[in-house]
Amino acid sequence: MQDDPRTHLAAAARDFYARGWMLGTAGNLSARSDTDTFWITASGRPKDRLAAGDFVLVDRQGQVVQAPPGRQPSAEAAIHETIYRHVPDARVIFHVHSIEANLCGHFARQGRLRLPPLEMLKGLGVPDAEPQVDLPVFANHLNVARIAEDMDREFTGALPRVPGALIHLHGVTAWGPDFLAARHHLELLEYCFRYLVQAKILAIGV
Ligand SMILES: CSC[C@@H](O)[C@@H](O)C(=O)COP(=O)(O)O
Ligand SMILES: [Zn+2]
Repeated sequence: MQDDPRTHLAAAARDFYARGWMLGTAGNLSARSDTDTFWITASGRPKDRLAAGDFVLVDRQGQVVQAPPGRQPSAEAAIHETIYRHVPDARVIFHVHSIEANLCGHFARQGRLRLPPLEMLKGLGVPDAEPQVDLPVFANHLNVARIAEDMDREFTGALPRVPGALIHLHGVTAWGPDFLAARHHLELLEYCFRYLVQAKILAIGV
């Protein structure tokens, strides 16, 4: 799989699994193959041992273009397709289920999570001295298509200030123009989540 996006996606999945972000088949990763298609992890596959046969090629309408026998695209492919459609420079999307992302779901208000005004936000493209950045938080509908519809409606109005979004009590999705940028964005969002959780613990003094 030399320089095949699937190689990089499988390596990213092993990395995120090792961090505890993709346990029990949780999460899904994708990368554009060309303007009209993207590779995405097949549904239900263990993320610490992905191989070429664990990826499905889908088009912008979510139709399967190429799939190994017995493999279906991620159940959350519509979310990836929505992001690719709204964010032209997004070429890689990572969706993981970290504990911190889910704890931060409890801190969300009116569909927004206020990120801490940290220096780290510069890495998310926010140069302000005192940044006031809200991450969109989407309801975790049982029907994933509804999550994608909510995201489509939100992004039609305005894209998030930073390249990411939270699905309430589910997980976080981050994206970027390439694998390294998408990983940086995910790491920086997860850093902010860890900060928020630890700040809450300090505040309540447990
Ligand atoms: C461990 S169940 C997690 C799934 O329900 C879903 O949220 C997820 O992230 C993975 O779904 P998948 O269809 O395997 O891509
Ligand atoms: Zn998920």
